[in-house]
Amino acid sequence: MTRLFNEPAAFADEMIEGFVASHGRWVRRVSGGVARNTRSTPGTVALVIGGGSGHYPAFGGLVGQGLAHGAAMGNLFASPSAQQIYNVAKAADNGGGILLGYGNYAGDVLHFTKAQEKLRKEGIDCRSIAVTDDISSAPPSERAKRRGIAGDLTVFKVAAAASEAGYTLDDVVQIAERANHRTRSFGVAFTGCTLPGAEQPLFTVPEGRMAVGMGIHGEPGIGETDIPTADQLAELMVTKLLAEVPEGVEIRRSRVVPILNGLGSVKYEELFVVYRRVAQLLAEAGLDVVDPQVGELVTSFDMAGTSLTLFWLDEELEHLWLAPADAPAFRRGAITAQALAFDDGELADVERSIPAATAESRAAAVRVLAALGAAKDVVGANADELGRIDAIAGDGDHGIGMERGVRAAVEAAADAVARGAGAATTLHFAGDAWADKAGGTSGALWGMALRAVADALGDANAPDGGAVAAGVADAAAAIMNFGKAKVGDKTLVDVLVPFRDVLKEGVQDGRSLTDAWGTAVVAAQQAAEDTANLLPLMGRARPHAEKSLGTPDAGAVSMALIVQAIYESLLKENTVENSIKETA
Ligand SMILES: Nc1ncnc2c1ncn2[C@@H]1O[C@H](COP(=O)(O)OP(=O)(O)O)[C@@H](O)[C@H]1O
Ligand SMILES: O=C(COP(=O)(O)O)[C@@H](O)CO
Repeated sequence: MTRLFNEPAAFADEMIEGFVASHGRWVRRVSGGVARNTRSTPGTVALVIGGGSGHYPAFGGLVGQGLAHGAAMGNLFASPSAQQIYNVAKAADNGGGILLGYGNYAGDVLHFTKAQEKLRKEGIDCRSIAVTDDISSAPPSERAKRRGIAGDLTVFKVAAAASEAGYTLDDVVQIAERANHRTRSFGVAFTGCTLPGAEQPLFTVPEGRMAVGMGIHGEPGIGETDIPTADQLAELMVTKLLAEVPEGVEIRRSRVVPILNGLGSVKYEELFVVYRRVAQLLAEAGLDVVDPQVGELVTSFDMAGTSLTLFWLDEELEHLWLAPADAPAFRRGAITAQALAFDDGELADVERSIPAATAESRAAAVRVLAALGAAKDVVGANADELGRIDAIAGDGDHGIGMERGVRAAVEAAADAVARGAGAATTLHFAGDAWADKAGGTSGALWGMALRAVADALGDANAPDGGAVAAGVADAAAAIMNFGKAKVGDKTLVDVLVPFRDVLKEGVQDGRSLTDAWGTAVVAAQQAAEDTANLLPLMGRARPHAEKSLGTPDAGAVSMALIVQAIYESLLKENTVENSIKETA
């Protein structure tokens, strides 16, 4: 159980600060994460990796010569935001194009894709590789849906060595894809991890039992067995991995890198005992073992568990895997040390200007701020419960992520209002801050939603029911277009769509915004409850579909709570307005 922290919400930031303070030879802090503190060859490809914090040495510990050029570091178990990734990529850019590398998690995919779009718009050639090594997270027929776990290391290492060797971006992408294709992992756990400030672990495994097929966020496993001996565990993992050898690979005489990864609180000595049998089994299978790795490489906070990865080499992959590297948590061979980079410090946030707005729109911005404040209060009051629901089939961070996002949104909106912003600008500031500070899937989607509503309101008119309903419809369209979830997939879309429809109907019937919103809230609450009967088809909860039956979707519940809180805020504003009118 994690005991050493100050303010739980500040944990990730303080961790990065201490990491940089202690590893200045390799990394420097940039807004959004870290970049190499050594100069790289101009014109080479920059590999920018990233993901949630809580997985050290992934991702910051893998930045340095021969490895990544930068790492975007999100909050605990939450993907970094698109803005963070963009900032790190800009700091790491060497002029040869950028490859973004990450584990294949919903929030990562959303944010890295957004960052890629933004970099491309600036004319930077940017590509992505989502690592998919975990064989437990989807069947072989759906490899693209698998999540990335300890296999992150093989893919990043190979891509980085290729870039160091001067490969073009096309060639770096190709070799990274080949490394991903030839990497397979399988994990187990004995106890769950406990995030700073949390009372309970994200999941528990009954005494004497082991969860089989674990991810790296305490996602529940796909099965359970009695705790095996070290030898039996080695046999289980090797058998699983040898049953799924990549296409085009012959087992006998193949050269393979085994990675026995500790997930957080398994002792190195225990890992060595397990590895002893892994090595015997691989030899018995006729494999040539190359450069085995045993240790903590991609962790899950303080989870007691381990995973085995097999990386099936070919000549080029072996050469790149064995190339020298010098990063805080991964060093091999002799590297020619490069000069330290110019200390350009942290990228300062540029103060955004406030476009002109009419008095009506500025008055509406004050109401927007009040509504966001109400959302913040309701999320704060329900954060633990949202985390609890999310932990049943997801990673338990929904409450924390929403809290960080909505808090940042309120701060940014208050700043905008104080500087005379209209409704649209206020919502734009809020949406950007939400996505930036929350990260994760919900951060990307809520940021997008607020920006869509902003565009529909504009800074010129006093927004009426029609404009708000149109904004909500645009938000739903943007979320579904980007996240690809449909009604019935057990996500916040199941709440947003009925809410949108009932709101639109009410407004079209000539009812006031508040009135129509109130009726739509009833539909949203019912829809959120009904998600308990659905099986999740998107996001973190998908591999654990049955576990989530009977529990509503966390994102659906938080959305219903927020629209209800906004309704109460609208009612309050109306009361205030009426009493002002009466007094006048
Ligand atoms: N593709 C998607 N489209 C819409 N909503 C999604 C999608 N994937 C996940 N969600 C929503 O996001 C919620 C999880 O948010 P969050 O905890 O921030 O995500 P994570 O930690 O999994 O990145 C889910 O409960 C679900 O409502
Ligand atoms: O920790 C992670 C965040 O996952 P999301 O569900 O995408 O927010 C992940 O970045 C680890 O790779």
